Amino acid sequence: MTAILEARGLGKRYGRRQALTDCTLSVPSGRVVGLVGPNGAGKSTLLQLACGLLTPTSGTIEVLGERPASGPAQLARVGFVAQDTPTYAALSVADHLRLGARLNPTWDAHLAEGRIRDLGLDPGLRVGRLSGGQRAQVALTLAVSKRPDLLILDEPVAALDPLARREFLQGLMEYVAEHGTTVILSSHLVSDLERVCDHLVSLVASRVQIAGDVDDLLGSHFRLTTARRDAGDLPEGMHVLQATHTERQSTFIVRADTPGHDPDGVLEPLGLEDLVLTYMAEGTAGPARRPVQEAQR
Ligand SMILES: Nc1ncnc2c1ncn2[C@@H]1O[C@H](COP(=O)(O)OP(=O)(O)OP(=O)(O)O)[C@@H](O)[C@H]1O
Repeated sequence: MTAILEARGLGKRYGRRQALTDCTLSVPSGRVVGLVGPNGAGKSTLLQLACGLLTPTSGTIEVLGERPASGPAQLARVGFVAQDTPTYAALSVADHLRLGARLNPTWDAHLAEGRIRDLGLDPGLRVGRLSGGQRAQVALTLAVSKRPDLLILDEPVAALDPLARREFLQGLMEYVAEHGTTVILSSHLVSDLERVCDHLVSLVASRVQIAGDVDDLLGSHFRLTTARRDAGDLPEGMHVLQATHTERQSTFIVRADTPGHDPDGVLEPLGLEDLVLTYMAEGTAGPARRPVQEAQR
């Protein structure tokens, strides 16, 4: 497995606020990685460290084997769209493409012009006159047209309506399938991520709670419904993440490397959204635990 991003003990502090804590993470290349977590968890901080807009307070981060933004060659290999999809309001769409061509050695003009045409955007229109969703599309066009090896998108679909969101993610998937680019995208919308991501990183309260390939994560997390009993009575190998009880029944969310068998209960697979919410609840309820690195099991 070649890692495209490698963080070791990475931390970032803004004044007295610790935004990212002891983050050790290995993101494999060739994946579409979903970064999830509640507001203020540290997602934007991690993404900005990855593209070199921020420098760590502790630990190290390497992207494509080098320190982020260590030089023009490294910068050319990483595309980044920030959360507010920054563009220049007074410049036209065509001006943005000209700027992209002048600033990026690997600029693909054919790709850029094709995307703008497919989006039905008038190249002569000033970007300040576009809707939030259209501006997001222009920002994405700039990022992909530099043909990066790694594309980092901070909440790219936040400003889009559901249909535009679906089209945006579909377009992104087509681009990834064609060019093999690794993508890391953050979002609060787990259902969107479930459709497009094959690797997941969950940050809660500035710490990595869980990281791994989606298939591995889904293959090792289950919901067990049984007659009422204590968590300690469950079969060996089941690590309880969450337990709820009624008078007669208990429901456990468990992590188990193999599904195992419980003669007195019903074991069902867990959806990605339930899995993410379970870890979020666990992470915000108490002290953070050791992160689960499924991919490195
Ligand atoms: N420039 C800054 N100065 C001081 N504190 C900051 C700064 N940027 C972020 N923070 C704080 O760091 C923490 C992590 O913020 P960050 O923006 O990385 O979270 P996030 O997971 O991206 O949140 P959201 O989902 O709301 O965008 C928060 O507590 C935030 O208040």
